[in-house]
Amino acid sequence: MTEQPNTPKPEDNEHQAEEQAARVLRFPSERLNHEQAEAEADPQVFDGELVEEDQAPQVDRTEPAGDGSSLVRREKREPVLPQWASSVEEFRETAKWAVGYAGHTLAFHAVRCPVYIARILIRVPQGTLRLLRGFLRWVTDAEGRPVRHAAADRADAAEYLRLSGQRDSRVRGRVYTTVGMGVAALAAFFLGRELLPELVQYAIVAGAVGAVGWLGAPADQPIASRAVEATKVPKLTSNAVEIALSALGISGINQAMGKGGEGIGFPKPISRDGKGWRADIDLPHGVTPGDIMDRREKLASGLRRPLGCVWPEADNSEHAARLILWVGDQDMRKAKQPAWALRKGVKVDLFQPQPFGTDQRGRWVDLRLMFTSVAIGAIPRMGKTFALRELLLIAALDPRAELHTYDLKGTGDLDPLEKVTHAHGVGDDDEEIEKAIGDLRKLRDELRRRAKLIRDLAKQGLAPENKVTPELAGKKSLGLHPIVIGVDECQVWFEHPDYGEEFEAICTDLVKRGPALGIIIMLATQRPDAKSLPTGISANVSTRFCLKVQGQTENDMVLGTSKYKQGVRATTFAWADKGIGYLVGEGSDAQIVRTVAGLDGPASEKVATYARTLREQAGTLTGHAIGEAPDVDESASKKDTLLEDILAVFSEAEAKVWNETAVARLAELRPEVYGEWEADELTAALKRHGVRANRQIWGTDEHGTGRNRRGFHRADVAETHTQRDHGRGAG
Ligand SMILES: Nc1ncnc2c1ncn2[C@@H]1O[C@H](COP(=O)(O)OP(=O)(O)OP(=O)(O)O)[C@@H](O)[C@H]1O
Repeated sequence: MTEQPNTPKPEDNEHQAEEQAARVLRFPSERLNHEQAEAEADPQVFDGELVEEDQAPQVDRTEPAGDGSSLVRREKREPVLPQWASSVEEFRETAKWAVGYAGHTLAFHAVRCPVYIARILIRVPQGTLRLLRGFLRWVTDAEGRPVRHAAADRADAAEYLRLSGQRDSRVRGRVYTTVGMGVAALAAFFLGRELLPELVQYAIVAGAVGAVGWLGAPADQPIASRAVEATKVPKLTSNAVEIALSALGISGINQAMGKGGEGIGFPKPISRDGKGWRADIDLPHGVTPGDIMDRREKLASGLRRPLGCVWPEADNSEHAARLILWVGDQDMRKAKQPAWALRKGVKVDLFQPQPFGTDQRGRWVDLRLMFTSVAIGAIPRMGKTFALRELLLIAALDPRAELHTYDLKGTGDLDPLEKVTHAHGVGDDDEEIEKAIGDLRKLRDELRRRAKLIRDLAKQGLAPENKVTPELAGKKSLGLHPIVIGVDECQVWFEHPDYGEEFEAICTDLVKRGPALGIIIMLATQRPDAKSLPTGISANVSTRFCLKVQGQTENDMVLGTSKYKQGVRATTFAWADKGIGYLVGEGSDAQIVRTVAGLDGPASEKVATYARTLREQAGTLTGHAIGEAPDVDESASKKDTLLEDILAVFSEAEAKVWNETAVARLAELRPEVYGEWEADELTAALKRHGVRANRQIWGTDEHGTGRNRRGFHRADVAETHTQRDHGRGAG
């Protein structure tokens, strides 16, 4: 019979007393159940902070749950085939290298054949002498002579007689062997002369002469010269890694390496990985990969390797102390990059991943431009413009893509794209800025048109994911082709005294909503801070490429929040690491990538020329590429004069204004600008200028009834206007 849990029992009191005297420890599972029961019975409210899903600690959902066992099997299966054998590209590269190597060696020696023959002939007498001398030493048992002499010197008669007897019988045997072999050789000679073809006979004689000549060559002067001087890369050993890590001056490592310390762990043997060595390292407790990455230069010094060969990385798939150290055979910045598949011009599909750069191992890293928005950041002269131009060239090779290119530095870096681009801006003078804002306003309208169209298409079942598909992009009538906007030195836009806020608002909208609607915006800046890359943009951009930056803030601004802490540090790049940066793609881990080397102005011109041919064939050349001037007047008429207009339509006597009244008067003043405005649009526009337009304002409506409605203070508008004018004057 089972006991009733609630029935009081005589021994309960005793039991309670025991519990008070000694703490009862529950097993973990029991404790958990107990705590759960308590929690369910007494729900509590916890103070906490709401975090975005991707900021919250990630739970590994792949672990089996609820199987009643606290043991979770953790295993990682290594790939059956090594990387080089499973990658067609790498296999092709290796095969190409092997064929090239063999061809070079063959040609090198073929050219030098006459020299080799002469060397052999000169060395034949010396070789013959060496052969005879060796043969005589063998027949006469010369190697035993020192031992026999020693026995004689010691006057050890018995030993001497034994050794002499042994020598006589050995010499006798060797003389017989020699005679036998001589007879056999003579017989073979005469037989060979009779039976073997002449060519074979010559080959045998040549071989024999060659062998004798080779024998006559001094050890330091071989017959053949070396075709390839291989510079041997030292093997990476655990000892070398330990020495290098100890030299970093990190106390945790020094303690671990000291007497009685835990040491450094190598969970896997150091092995070849691509064109280099890979060491997986368990750092001592409390030391993180970030600590090592910060001292990359010292690490390279400790390993006695060039800086461009040494690439420490955090392994986030393991624990926080796991470091992957990849040491390349060659400096990444000097290593020959495999050919870029698009260099000679190929038609591409932006919906498919395209080669963007190579990793440390020399493998191509692909990037899909569709459904993304891109931020590129770096200090000056590190290859930011090259990276942006490369992405724009890739886009140009898809004849459907409409390009909008803005080189706000004004040095003409994006000019090679002029022959294909729809809108092109160079520099930051007023005319260019007005042209650009006009273009962006049109793009904002296009964004809205597309959003509505996609909603309608989704209702008809033609856009199942509520975004542009390759089929929809291909239908000219829908006008849903990819639009790619590239802006170099985008901070010029966002810091503009008149249009800065509007540029920011439109670009933020394009970054957030553009990708799904086939509009890709790519922004590059050399000063990644909150002003030059506004947070609304930096937080929402989905592809990030960060070349060398100076500090954690810039690093995280481009690569995303907490990336520095996670060990993704573009600060570790050296000044000479041009074109090398961290790439964080959509849903993929950060990886080090070097953009296409040598894609300078003339090389870009060639790609753009091919892209133009593709567009001519497809009939998609528009705008700037065919000499159409943008509608400057129209954009200029849309110059943001909101503050001035409000001040014009309200006198100082009207201190507090309802938004509705303001919209109506503005529409009267400039119907072409404010004709369609709603009160909400005015609130947002004033907010962009820093004026609060959601105050509760008491007033009288059209029926003479007093009521509260949303509005603003005219004085706020006047103050902002004055401040802006002062700012412009100072600027
Ligand atoms: N992948 C690469 N490999 C080698 N060198 C590169 C690579 N990419 C760019 N470079 C070199 O880096 C230098 C600077 O490039 P780029 O003009 O793009 O820098 P930037 O960051 O845009 O400079 P700025 O801030 O002055 O505009 C160039 O001289 C270029 O040759």
